[in-house]
Amino acid sequence: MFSIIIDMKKIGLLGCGAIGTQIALAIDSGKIPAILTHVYDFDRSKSEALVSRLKKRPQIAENPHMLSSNPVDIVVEAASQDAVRNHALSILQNRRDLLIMSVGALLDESVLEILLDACREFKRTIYLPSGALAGLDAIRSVKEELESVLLVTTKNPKSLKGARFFEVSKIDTDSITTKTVLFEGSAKDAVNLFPANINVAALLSLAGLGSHNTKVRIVADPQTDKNTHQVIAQGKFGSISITVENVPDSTNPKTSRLATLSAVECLRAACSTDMRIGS
Ligand SMILES: NC(=O)C1=CN([C@@H]2O[C@H](COP(=O)(O)OP(=O)(O)OC[C@H]3O[C@@H](n4cnc5c(N)ncnc54)[C@H](O)[C@@H]3O)[C@@H](O)[C@H]2O)C=CC1
Ligand SMILES: O=C([O-])CC(=O)C(=O)O
Repeated sequence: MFSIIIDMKKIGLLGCGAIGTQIALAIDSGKIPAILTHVYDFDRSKSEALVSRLKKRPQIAENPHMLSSNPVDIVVEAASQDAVRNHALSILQNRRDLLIMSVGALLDESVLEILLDACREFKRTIYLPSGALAGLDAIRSVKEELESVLLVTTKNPKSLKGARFFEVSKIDTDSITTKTVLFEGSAKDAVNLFPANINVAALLSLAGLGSHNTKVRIVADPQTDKNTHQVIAQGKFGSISITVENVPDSTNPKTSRLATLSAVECLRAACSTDMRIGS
C-alpha cells in the first residue's frame, strides 16, 4: 500500500471551475490514481470552495508559480487561454508535464513552437484531452490524406454569451429567436472570436489540417439544450462524419459534460500503467 502511494503521480490543478472541480473529485474518489497536492485559482474563493468538498485536502497555492515549484508530476490547466500563455512555459521548464484544456492558446504559432521546444528540451509531455469532441484519433490517423475538415458547432445562445464575437458584431445573444449561423470561417478566426466556446476547433486543427485550413461554422439555436459538434472530413482515405450531442455542464453551460469526462479519462490514463485504447 505504502509503495503504491509513493508511486502515485502528484497533481497540481490550475483553475478550480467546472472542469477543475470534476478532476479534483475524480482524484479524491480514487477514480484517477493520483494525489492532488496543490490547487490554484486567481479567484481564491473558488479554490476554497473546491478544497472544502474534498476528503484529502490539497494545499491552496498562493500564486501559480507555486504549483510547479512544488514537486508535482503533472499540472492540469483548466482555467483560460491567458493561463496557458502566462504559465505553460515555466511549468515545462520546472520539468512538470502539463495537461491543457484551453487549447485555443496553442493556435498562436509562436506559443506552440516555444512549448514544443520546451517539451523536447526538458523531456516533458503536453496532454491535450479530446475535450468535447469525438473522432480526433481518426483525424490524426488520416492526417496525411485529409483534403477538407469542417466543424459545425451548434449551441444555445446562452452558452455563447460573453464571447468576443458579440463585441464586434451587431448581433446580441438575447435577440436570437431562430436558428442563426453566427460565424463561418477558419478555426483560427473562430478561436479568436469565441475563445471560451470553441477550443474543440483548435484540437481539430492541431490533429488535422491546421488552423487556417480547418473550417468552422458556429450556429446559435435557441431551441437546443445541447452543445452539438459535427465533424465532417474528407480525403483519399474516404470520409468521416461524427456528431456529438453534448449535455452542458451543470455549473458552466459553455462547457460540455463530455469535455470534463475526457479530461478525467486523459489524466487517469496518464497516471496509470494499464492498456491504452485508440490510436
Ligand atoms: N478542450 C475542450 O474541449 C474544452 C475546453 N474548455 C476550456 O477549459 C477551460 C476551463 O473550463 P471550465 O472549467 O468550464 O471553466 P470555468 O469558467 O468553469 O472555470 C475556470 C476557472 O479558472 C479560473 N481562472 C481563469 N483564468 C485564470 C488564470 N489566468 N489563473 C488562474 N485561474 C484562472 C477561474 O476563476 C475559474 O474558476 C476554459 O478555458 C474553457 O474554455 C472548455 C470546454 C471544452
Ligand atoms: O464544451 C464544449 O462543448 C466546447 C467548448 O466549450 C470548447 O471547445 O471550448
